[in-house]
Amino acid sequence: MAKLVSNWYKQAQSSLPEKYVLPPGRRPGQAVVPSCESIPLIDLGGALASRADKAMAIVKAGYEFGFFQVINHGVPTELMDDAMKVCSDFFNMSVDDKAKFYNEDGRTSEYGVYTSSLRYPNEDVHLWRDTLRHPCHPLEDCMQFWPDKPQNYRDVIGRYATEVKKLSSRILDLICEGLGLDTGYLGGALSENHALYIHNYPPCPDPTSTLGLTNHFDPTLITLVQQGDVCGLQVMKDNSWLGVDPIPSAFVVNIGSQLQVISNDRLRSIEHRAVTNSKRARTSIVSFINPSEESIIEPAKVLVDENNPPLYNSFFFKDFFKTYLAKAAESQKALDNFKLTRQPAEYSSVEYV
Ligand SMILES: O=C(O)CCC(=O)C(=O)O
Ligand SMILES: [Fe+2]
Repeated sequence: MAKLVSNWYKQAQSSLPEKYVLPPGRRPGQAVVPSCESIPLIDLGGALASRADKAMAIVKAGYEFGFFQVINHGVPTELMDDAMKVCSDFFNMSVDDKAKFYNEDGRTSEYGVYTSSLRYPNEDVHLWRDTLRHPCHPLEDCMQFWPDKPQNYRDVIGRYATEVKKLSSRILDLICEGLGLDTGYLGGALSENHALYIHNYPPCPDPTSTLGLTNHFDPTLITLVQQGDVCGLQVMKDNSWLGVDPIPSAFVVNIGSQLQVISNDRLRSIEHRAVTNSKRARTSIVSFINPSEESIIEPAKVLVDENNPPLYNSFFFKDFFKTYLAKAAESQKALDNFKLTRQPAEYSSVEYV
């Protein structure tokens, strides 16, 4: 029986089931936090700014924040709306339709819908969300394993994945320019893989006692999030959680840990989480752009010199990912394992989506 929250939440509207109540130290408390006014908003289309200005703005945002939003990015608004609709429709389908795609242990396949987190069967406490995930690369090979319901899912999401991948390449090219890396340095195998994680956070009876997604750093090269028009995404800034107010036609872009390493900390990944709300279901469409498994991740040589010694060892991306999954429940940042000088863990928890 598929244990998806979207299947049964309507029967639990008076109180949060005990299995979803986080221990006091991990509860979000107030679910509504101040908005983060300072998240950079970068206009990729504007003719007003030169290409070099856009590149500098992205690199500055990546350094100071690790998060920014892009508008006029070239992905048609209509396609974004269609993608949001088909993804919400997926979670509104009947229990039987979703069951065909259900994966109780999300780690057993890269395709499928799971609930809470990839570690559901081993969790003490569950999270208030369902996630549909699948690879998008190579598109022609993997599309046949995507959901065939809603009927237009493959068509819409196929076009969406193509456009988002194009946008990610554009942003990565601008990052190369801003950092002084050769054009294409972040292309090819370093950004070859693309996976979609489509999260659904149903209305929740007590958003103060549970989370949709625990605090984490993205293990990716770069992540692009379409967060629709419902609040829920929060970032940790100066020791406080701040809300990332949705701009429905924008993409939120986060620097992932791999880009932090390649840039030798000139770009940083930032801790973030998703809270629930009591009124509206929230769906977010998250594109993880990742290196191929065999890619070697290391600080780019041109960013390293006497004054800027390398901060990380070289490693295979697949080894980072293994560590990331293994460390999921521990209070340590996976990246610390690859640092040349071990530093005390700066952050309280890391958990995989
Ligand atoms: O749902 C969201 O807005 C956040 C998703 C996220 O951080 C992730 O999938 O890594
Ligand atoms: Fe994330």
